[in-house]
Amino acid sequence: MAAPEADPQDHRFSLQEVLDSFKLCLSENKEVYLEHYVSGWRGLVKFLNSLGSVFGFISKDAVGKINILEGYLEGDNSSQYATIQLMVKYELDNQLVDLTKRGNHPESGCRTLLRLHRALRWLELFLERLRVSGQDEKTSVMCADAYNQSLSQHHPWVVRKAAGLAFCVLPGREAFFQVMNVGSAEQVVSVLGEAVPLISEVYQITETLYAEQQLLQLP
Ligand SMILES: CCCCCCCCCCCCC/C=C/[C@@H](O)[C@H](COP(=O)(O)O)NC(=O)CCCCCCCCCCCCCCC
Repeated sequence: MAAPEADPQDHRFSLQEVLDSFKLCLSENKEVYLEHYVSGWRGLVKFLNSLGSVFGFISKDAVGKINILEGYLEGDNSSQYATIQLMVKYELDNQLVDLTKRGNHPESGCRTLLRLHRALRWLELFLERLRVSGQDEKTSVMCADAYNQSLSQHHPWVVRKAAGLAFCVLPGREAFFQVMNVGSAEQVVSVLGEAVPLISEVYQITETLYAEQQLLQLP
């Protein structure tokens, strides 16, 4: 009997899949599971990849960071990386984080996650803008506005410039909604209505934890 063919949809982004990962992120006592956080990001990168090679430099950076965190999740101390809370405690207790300048631990879980965490704020702002947007609004403008209000302040000029150029070639709102792969525009808006508060909660919990531990400026 012939082997069943691989489902071509497997490689397609689905906003629902990302939503499911972020749903699984929070434990009962509001700890953030690293495994699901990372798989949420993997899903988002799929989306980015489906937009074309112009976004390759962004995708490459995100994948590099995802791989670092996955390395910890699969490494010898994986139980210390089950949640972001455990990771922060473990790395700080064992002096595994460069706190003021880059040194022996340039790829600590804490600094790596901080980069994705800052990008999550961009995502929250962008998805909310998309959710309330009208038919004729430009994704490039929504994306740039969200970026300028958040992530851009952590980037040097050259990265801001490259990001700005990439935003210009984003597909229009309708095509963008189609790539999200959840159905009609109404369905997209409804899934976004569920996704944004979840992403926002995960962001806030991480932000509070990092602020308490004074980790928000890790080099
Ligand atoms: C849909 C359009 C996607 C636009 C993405 C907007 C974010 C723009 C980020 C530009 C980052 C450029 C690459 C370089 C970054 C690094 O310099 C910088 C600092 O790292 P370092 O301290 O190790 O040096 N890295 C970062 O800030 C991390 C950036 C991670 C960006 C991940 C973006 C994933 C986007 C996923 C899009 C999903 C859209 C969802 C719609 C349903």
